[in-house]
Amino acid sequence: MNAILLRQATIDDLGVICRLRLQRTAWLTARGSDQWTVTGRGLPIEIFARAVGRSLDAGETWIAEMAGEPAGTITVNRHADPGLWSPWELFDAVVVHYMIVDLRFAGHRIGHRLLAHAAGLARRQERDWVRLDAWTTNTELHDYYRREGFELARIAGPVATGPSRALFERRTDSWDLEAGLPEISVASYTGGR
Ligand SMILES: CC(=O)SCCNC(=O)CCNC(=O)[C@H](O)C(C)(C)COP(=O)(O)OP(=O)(O)OC[C@H]1O[C@@H](n2cnc3c(N)ncnc32)[C@H](O)[C@@H]1OP(=O)(O)O
Repeated sequence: MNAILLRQATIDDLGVICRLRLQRTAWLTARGSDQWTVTGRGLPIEIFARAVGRSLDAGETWIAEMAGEPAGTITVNRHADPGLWSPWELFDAVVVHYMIVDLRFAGHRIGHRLLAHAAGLARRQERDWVRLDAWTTNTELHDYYRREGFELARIAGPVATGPSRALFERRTDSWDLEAGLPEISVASYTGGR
């Protein structure tokens, strides 16, 4: 298997990340899912770009490279939309957002590596959980996270009304990070900003 290099993303990566979002939205639409579509109440690309731009400024976004090319991205921070996780659930967790793998690199388990990276960040920040919200109606995506060892905590509501309310979580100590990390070369890490 080709090595996967993880590096912190910079503002120069914003174009690539938006391209990945558009590519996967088209892929989802072709599969009959409304995930990330504007009709499904997904973020319009301009709003998405603004949100990712803020995460880039905060040092929260990462790029996975394979064969010298950007192959995927993940954002890991401590925030979630209001009404999803409780304050105490956020207090002991890192939260995964905007995980996307370029279709050209699908099937190499880059998502698996990105999630292990999130767990590594959680461990460094002494947080016991990796949490995320997934598109409520996309049960195939839920199955993906279950295969990655996550459990459905609940479908958030009624305060949360957005389209991404399926709350998944996995304990940080459930990752075998020592075994998983050698395949990841972390180019830079500046701490949990
Ligand atoms: C907290 C969040 O970020 S939620 C958003 C997660 N991202 C997405 O939904 C975008 C679309 N999906 C992707 O970009 C990627 O599939 C990732 C990042 C989820 C995983 O990437 P990889 O590790 O390369 O796995 P890969 O792409 O091979 O997908 C694994 C399987 O899950 C399925 N899958 C992944 N995401 C989805 C989805 N959103 N909807 C339906 N099926 C999905 C794939 O079709 C594939 O199924 P298969 O094994 O039958 O071919």
